[in-house]
Amino acid sequence: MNEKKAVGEKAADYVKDGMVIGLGTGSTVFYTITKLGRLVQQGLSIKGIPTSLQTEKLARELGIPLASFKEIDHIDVAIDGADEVNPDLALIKGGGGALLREKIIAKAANTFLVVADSHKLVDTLGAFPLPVEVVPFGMEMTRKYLEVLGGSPKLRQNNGSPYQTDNGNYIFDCSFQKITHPGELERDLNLIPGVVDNGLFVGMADIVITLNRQKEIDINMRK
Ligand SMILES: O=C(CO)[C@H](O)[C@H](O)COP(=O)(O)O
Repeated sequence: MNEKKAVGEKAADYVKDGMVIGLGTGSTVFYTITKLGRLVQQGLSIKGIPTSLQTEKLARELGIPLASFKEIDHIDVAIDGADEVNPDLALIKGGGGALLREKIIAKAANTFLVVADSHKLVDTLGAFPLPVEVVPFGMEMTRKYLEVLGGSPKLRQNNGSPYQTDNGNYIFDCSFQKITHPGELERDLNLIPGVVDNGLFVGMADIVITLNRQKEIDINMRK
């Protein structure tokens, strides 16, 4: 069974005519976006606001009309993937490098819906190295402050050069092992001057669509 396809396509049920939809980034939400493309061809009227240049390209290829923040004042539903999800629906995101735009769009959405295959469910966040987006200037100092907070930062690479985000920044993938207080860490990281944002999304996900042990769709709502 293709878990990513199952949960990704299920998310399209939450999309109704006339909505503004935040379009996430990654291989799970790819299936949501592809299904929305098919529904648009059949007459569904939506506007998408993409979280990355990669998603923008995909949405254009599928004929999904796009909007920017200049034209809209709210997002009805943002749909996105995650790298880890804990029982409180706190997330690690940013494996695909799009965490900043993803967080801006998730925050602006009335409903933030996450699609995650069952391998993403964890008791405690942190086995997946936490992506932290930093400005290139002074990144050597920023790295030291990340270490002070207990992280082991590795500068993400792309063909031998630092990986650049869509915003022209770099990413430190920070191993923290176990993140027991994700809300505190999210805030502390963002107090470091060179940090633009980090991949902890705490108290943001309203709904997580995943699969249970029987491989049936499981809808988890934030309490
Ligand atoms: O945060 C992300 C991109 O920045 C993705 O949503 C996350 O990495 C999950 O990706 P996938 O669905 O491919 O496993």
